[in-house]
Amino acid sequence: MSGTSSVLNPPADAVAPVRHPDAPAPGELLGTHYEHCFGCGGGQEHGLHLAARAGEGVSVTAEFTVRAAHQGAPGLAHGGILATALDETLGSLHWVLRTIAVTGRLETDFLLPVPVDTVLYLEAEVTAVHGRKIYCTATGRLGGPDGDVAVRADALFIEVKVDHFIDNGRPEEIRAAMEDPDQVRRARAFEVNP
Ligand SMILES: CCCCCCCC/C=C\CCCCCCCC(=O)SCCNC(=O)CCNC(=O)[C@H](O)C(C)(C)COP(=O)(O)OP(=O)(O)OC[C@H]1O[C@@H](n2cnc3c(N)ncnc32)[C@H](O)[C@@H]1OP(=O)(O)O
Repeated sequence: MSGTSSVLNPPADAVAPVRHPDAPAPGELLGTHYEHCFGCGGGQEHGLHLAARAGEGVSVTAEFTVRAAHQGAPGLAHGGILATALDETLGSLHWVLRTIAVTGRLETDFLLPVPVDTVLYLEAEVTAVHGRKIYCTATGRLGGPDGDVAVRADALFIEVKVDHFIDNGRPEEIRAAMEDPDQVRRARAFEVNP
């Protein structure tokens, strides 16, 4: 079964996404946006440890190895974990747009079971932008970047400012993040968008 809800179709006056001039070069490893992120941080023992790279245009690629801690059924990845891998890959697009955005809607198709120890080859791209709304799509493939599609998603991300996190995050983590000059510099850099 497939098909997306109408809110994920860009309106007629949406524009094509623009790769930011300071975006990392295609192939460059993007690193984590936050050490304790479940998707990409090194500080989460059972996290996905997803490693994303800038792609051509407004796209990224990523790899995620399914581990025993990520099971739903015996020996198989949990669907929510696979949705998280797609969400994280889509979230990494902000490095190429140089815009901070959060997931508003994420619609996922699960097409093939994904066993433990599998490497999921992910790719995401922005398809259109309309004001603060960023329309994007992602796939996760088995066996290699050109392998069979196991999971796919269409999503709508919404642009936010750093204050979104400062105003809503638990104070102790926000305090710690604000005491880390690298974290503050990295987050603020994305707010300046020529
Ligand atoms: C020093 C401090 C350091 C901080 C460091 C931070 C660094 C961070 C860097 C990078 C972070 C990247 C993280 C990636 C992680 C992976 C991605 C995730 O999992 S993100 C988490 C899950 N998502 C949420 O938690 C969103 C929760 N939702 C909200 O907060 C709000 O609903 C929000 C911001 C999404 C929208 O709220 P509004 O009040 O700002 O704006 P409104 O007016 O409601 O929406 C704007 C437009 O978007 C549409 N819209 C919004 N939500 C929609 C939805 N669910 N479906 C369809 N349309 C939606 C609306 O209809 C509106 O459209 P029209 O402009 O009128 O055409």
